[in-house]
Amino acid sequence: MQSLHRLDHLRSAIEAWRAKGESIAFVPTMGALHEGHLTLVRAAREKADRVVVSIFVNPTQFGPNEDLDAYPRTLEADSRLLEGEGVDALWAPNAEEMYPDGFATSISVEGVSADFCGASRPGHFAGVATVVCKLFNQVRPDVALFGEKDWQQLAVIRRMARDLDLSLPYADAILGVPTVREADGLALSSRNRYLDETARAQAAVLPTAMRQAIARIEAGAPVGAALRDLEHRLIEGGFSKVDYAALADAASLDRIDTLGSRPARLLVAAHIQATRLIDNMAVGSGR
Ligand SMILES: Nc1ncnc2c1ncn2[C@@H]1O[C@H](COP(=O)(O)OP(=O)(O)OP(=O)(O)O)[C@@H](O)[C@H]1O
Ligand SMILES: CC(C)(CO)[C@@H](O)C(=O)[O-]
Ligand code: BAL
Repeated sequence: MQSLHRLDHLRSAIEAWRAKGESIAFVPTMGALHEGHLTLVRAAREKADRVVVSIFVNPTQFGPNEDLDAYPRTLEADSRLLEGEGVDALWAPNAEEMYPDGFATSISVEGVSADFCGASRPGHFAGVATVVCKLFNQVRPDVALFGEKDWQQLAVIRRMARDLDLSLPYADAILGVPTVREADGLALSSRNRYLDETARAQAAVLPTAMRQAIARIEAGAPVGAALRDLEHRLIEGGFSKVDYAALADAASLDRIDTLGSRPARLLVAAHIQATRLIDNMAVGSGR
């Protein structure tokens, strides 16, 4: 595996592959890799001749009071894991390479960015869209893979790629990979490392309560009541604050209060100790 830290080196590697007619699959990450990331990498392997994984803890997607400094940085261990998965290149730029002096551009995706994490983390999705657009331009992949765990992020990136005619050649070039979970249902996340033993055990109430709310909604219970009960269960179970617990159209991310024929998604973000966890699951015909 090539470990690349400079854009000119990345470009040379990519040009050499392209000269041989090889295709490229790309998995953007912020590192602190776990099985969720490795599942994306394995899916990428199936999609193209070469796999590039980026690790970059992107400062512009963190708010002023968020965990940018605390975010786990484990480049050596990550690098070994990627090597073991047969990744061709690790692209690990530094902040100066990504945001040189005078950097002044930001991509704002309206609509799908507005609610949910966009509302509770102002500026977050502009940071994500801008860095992902840069990464796409740097790597120029044929396909890129993202986790469904970050459902809204996936919708934002698909919207941006369509709106800006980003040059990924296939219509389904931005692939979503189903969420990988622990045995108790908790979605794998780099931020799970922040949880102490008590909070880690309590955190399993999130997927459990979500599944119960979904069962009630699918059985015809009023959506508002099911969502209120879900919030109560989280607070009783050890969560300190619920940013949102909502039913939404799976594609537009508009909130809905009844199940229709279109795929729907239950989306939740909640805080336990100092850690903010997110999750989402399909509801009704979206399953
Ligand atoms: N449990 C998971 N299952 C599938 N994909 C995942 C999972 N966790 C993360 N991913 C995906 O991996 C990619 C990189 O995510 P990132 O590096 O932010 O990891 P993370 O675990 O989501 O971290 P965080 O704790 O910041 O949410 C994203 O596309 C994300 O959706
Ligand atoms: C897509 C991403 C790598 C952009 O920094 C990040 O938001 C993530 O890891 O999900
Ligand atoms: N996986 C999403 C990245 C973030 O929370 O900033």
